[in-house]
Amino acid sequence: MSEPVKAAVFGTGSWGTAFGMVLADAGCDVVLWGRRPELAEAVNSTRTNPDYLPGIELPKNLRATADAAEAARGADFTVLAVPSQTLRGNLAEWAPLLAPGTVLVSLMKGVELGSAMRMSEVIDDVAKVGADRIAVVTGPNLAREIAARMPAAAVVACTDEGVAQRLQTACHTPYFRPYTNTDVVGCELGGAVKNVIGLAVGIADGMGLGDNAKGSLITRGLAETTRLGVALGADPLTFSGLAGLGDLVATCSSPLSRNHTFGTNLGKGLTLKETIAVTKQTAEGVKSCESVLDLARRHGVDMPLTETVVSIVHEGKPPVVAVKELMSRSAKPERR
Ligand SMILES: NC(=O)C1=CN([C@@H]2O[C@H](COP(=O)(O)OP(=O)(O)OC[C@H]3O[C@@H](n4cnc5c(N)ncnc54)[C@H](O)[C@@H]3O)[C@@H](O)[C@H]2O)C=CC1
Ligand SMILES: O=C(CO)COP(=O)(O)O
Repeated sequence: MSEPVKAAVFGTGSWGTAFGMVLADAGCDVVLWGRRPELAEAVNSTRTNPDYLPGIELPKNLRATADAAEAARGADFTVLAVPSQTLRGNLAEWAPLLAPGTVLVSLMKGVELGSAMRMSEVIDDVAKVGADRIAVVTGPNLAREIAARMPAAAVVACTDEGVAQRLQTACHTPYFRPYTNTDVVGCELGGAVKNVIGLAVGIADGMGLGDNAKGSLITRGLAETTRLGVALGADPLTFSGLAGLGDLVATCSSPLSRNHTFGTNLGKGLTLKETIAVTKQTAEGVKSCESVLDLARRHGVDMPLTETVVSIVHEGKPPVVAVKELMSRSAKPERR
């Protein structure tokens, strides 16, 4: 019998833990790395992650450690599940520990502030492993539902289709159905920008603007995501797939989405400070709305919804004013 595939997952938050479960259920030997030794110990002794996925029993072939070298040792796949804005610093520490030939897998949905780099670009910049050893997992994958083993499809993207297929096999379970894709740019942008649109829809929901507004925001959000993607060389069809429309629909309709919930609180009238205070986990869109807008401006792409989210979240524009301004923009044909 061949040895089980080994996976290290760096980040013991909601998605790192839930995706670790997927890998374990698919037959991999999984080690989760967490920065707090007491959480790693709790994972091992209680077989649960009490901080991020309380009440969910973890598979036996998954354990946790706070020792990064121990986690990285011998891993066929090194999965990264930390906040997008800390990845560069985290990976700089882990890069010397990586197992030779390991494939780096990004679970993150964000764009780096300052550099406007996608997560796979940051990974290559820091770890210098080349695009054929960097993969992305994305799609409509709310962690809590996956951890409850509720059915979902996903995309595993890598420029090297063979690597994407290996990862697909490593994470395919009866409840998690991954499709391969070689359009890494499109898949990553779909994931990062849907968080920004999720904020916009949350704001509209919090204001009680109704389902027509939601449908309009999702559709025009996807239009501006596609515009940005095409400018960056992505395949426009990727955005009608799981990484685009699929994730956008899940995020914009679910109370489990942190970005949607963050927006809802703002739309209900909480201040930014109050909203941050009640948000316990990573809502990537809050920071990435600025880096997505930066990226769009660098490429001369018009992203009015992203601009509006930035103006509400970071510039204190009242949502009612922002809605009025959006609705009074000059009339234009739909496909522009
Ligand atoms: N939760 C979800 O449903 C999904 C999340 N994602 C993406 O996965 C990424 C991670 O999100 P979650 O696991 O949900 O976030 P989370 O907030 O649940 O967990 C974040 C993890 O990163 C750790 N962390 C925070 N700051 C750190 C630092 N400075 N250095 C090292 N570790 C640090 C935390 O301790 C925690 O273990 C995000 O980019 C998110 O967009 C993608 C799909 C689904
Ligand atoms: O990416 C997600 C679902 O696919 C999770 O969304 P949130 O980060 O908004 O919770």
